[in-house]
Amino acid sequence: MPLPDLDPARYDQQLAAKLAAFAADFAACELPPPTAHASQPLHYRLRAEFRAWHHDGVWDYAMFDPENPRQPVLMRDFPAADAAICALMPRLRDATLASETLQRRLYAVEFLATLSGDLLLTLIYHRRLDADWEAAARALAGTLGIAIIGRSKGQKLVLERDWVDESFELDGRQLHYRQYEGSFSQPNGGVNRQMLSWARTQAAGLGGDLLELYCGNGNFTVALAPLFRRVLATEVSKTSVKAALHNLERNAIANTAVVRMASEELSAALAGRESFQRLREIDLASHDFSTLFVDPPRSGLDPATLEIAAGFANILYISCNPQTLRDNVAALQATHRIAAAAVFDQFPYTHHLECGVLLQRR
Ligand SMILES: C[S@@+](CC[C@H](N)C(=O)[O-])C[C@H]1O[C@@H](n2cnc3c(N)ncnc32)[C@H](O)[C@@H]1O
Repeated sequence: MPLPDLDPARYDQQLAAKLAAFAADFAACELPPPTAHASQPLHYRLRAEFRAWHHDGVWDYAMFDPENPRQPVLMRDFPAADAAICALMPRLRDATLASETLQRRLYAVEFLATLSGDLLLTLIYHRRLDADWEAAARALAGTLGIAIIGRSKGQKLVLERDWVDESFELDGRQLHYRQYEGSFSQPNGGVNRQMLSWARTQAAGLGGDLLELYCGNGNFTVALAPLFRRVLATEVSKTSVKAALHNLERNAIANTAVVRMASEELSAALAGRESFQRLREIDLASHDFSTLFVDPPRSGLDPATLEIAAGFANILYISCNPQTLRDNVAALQATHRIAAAAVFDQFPYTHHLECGVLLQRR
């Protein structure tokens, strides 16, 4: 992703341009007017990753522009990041510069924050981490009041925990999510809340049973489950499944099962082409799946998943890639029309756009 050229004065203009491009992309798809969901113009990213660029006896935070990947862009702050990350950046730099142990061969720094104020720092090194490093890092964690993980090749030292806890209000409920370091979580917390709320509005009144693919840590599952009789959610990443199971319990969701499966596998099981041990406790035939919720990676839906999607009355589709969304919508055009659409500005000042559609059987 290109480095964002942050300029709050042109925030509205860049969003309007993306909306226009989105409408043009979907011109052939009978698109209802999309609702637009803006980001905060600054401090919108809950995740930030930097290279530690060593020069002249110090190091600075660095990023690389894909168009000029050999040239580090050095920065002392990064106003796209959550305010707590911005406040921590100089304190962390000063503290590591004051400690030879913490500074030596530091390669990269990753921050993971939450809207509710939790913060996790991962320090990545090009050297083996020893007892001296651990002692220095523990002291640093105490001084900064945050959780720290140390990584180097084949090594992961978790000083206290490798997760953050998120919590926010949504439509009158307080939702709680554990997010693990290294696994997917939505980067723009404010926009994520808007996506959850939009998805709930679309799903209200659909009833029946929900099948969710690509459920990640249960971000949408927890928000949507109370609107359905039963939910089956699947996800391929082991850590995300662990997080999803924790999050269902934490939010007292009792009508949902999570199974670790690739979407291709679940599609084969639903089509009756294959059976899987991992589904042994799920009676697929007893479900009345009328709604499919998908939030796939950039590549969109694979052919097997598209095939089973055609059999659902409602398909609620969140996408981080309008091009693959458009291709998938075109493939479903004979059976489904777009009943609602939305764009979510997860990635301000870049050409990336998150979007959502509700497809309903014609
Ligand atoms: C865009 S993320 C969405 C996660 C979740 N819905 C959220 O809001 O946080 C896509 C998720 O799909 C998972 N994934 C990628 N390929 C998959 C596949 N073939 N089958 C199932 N899940 C997959 C990833 O591990 C990731 O958690």
